[in-house]
Amino acid sequence: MPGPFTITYFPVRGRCEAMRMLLADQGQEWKEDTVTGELWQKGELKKSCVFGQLPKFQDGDLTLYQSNAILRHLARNYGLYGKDQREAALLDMVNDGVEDLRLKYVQLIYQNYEEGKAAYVEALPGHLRPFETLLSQNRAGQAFIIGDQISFADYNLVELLRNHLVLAPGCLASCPLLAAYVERVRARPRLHAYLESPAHRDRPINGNGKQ
Ligand SMILES: N[C@@H](CCC(=O)N[C@@H](CS)C(=O)NCC(=O)O)C(=O)O
Repeated sequence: MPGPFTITYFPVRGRCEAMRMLLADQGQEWKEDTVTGELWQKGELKKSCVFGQLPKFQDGDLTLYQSNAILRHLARNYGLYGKDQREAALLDMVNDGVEDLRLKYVQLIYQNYEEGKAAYVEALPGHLRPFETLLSQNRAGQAFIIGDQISFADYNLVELLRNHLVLAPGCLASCPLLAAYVERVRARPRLHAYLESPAHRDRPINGNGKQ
């Protein structure tokens, strides 16, 4: 029996929103331990973190760092890692692709927003195309990114796509399968309830007010 779960993180969606979406959709509860900038600046918590960064995730007496490791841990616990080794390998590939795009997004948001946004949005269809292609190769785009059941990579991908829809509302115009997929996943009852809740809506996407 996993849990109880605690997410220790800054007061943003950031690198924790995909795991929150996963937990909410799987009907799990978790506690938030919100870290203010002031507390972080004191340095003690940072020193205690394995890589000097958040998020920190507690599952009972297991403490984890690294957001993708946390997603994978939850995936193994809740059967969200594909139906076999082949699907698991493909899900790892997709999730690494999501991470590559997230790093580009984070760099834009925190380092180059004003100067870089136009070029980023222009290049975006090229970065989204691989996901549209992958989706088209699985049940003609009518299911999940890989296989017949939702996976950790779906939560991660949908979360990042939703952020991009805030950044550039038209960004999925040339990716109709991805656009429908985001809506389909978002409409799952427990996930929808979470995404409509103040816990999600009132939490900013990023820590610097840019989105
Ligand atoms: N690879 C790590 C990256 C973690 C990371 O970049 N954490 C940032 C917040 S999203 C952080 O702790 N920044 C404060 C610092 O580095 O002092 C993960 O996926 O968890």
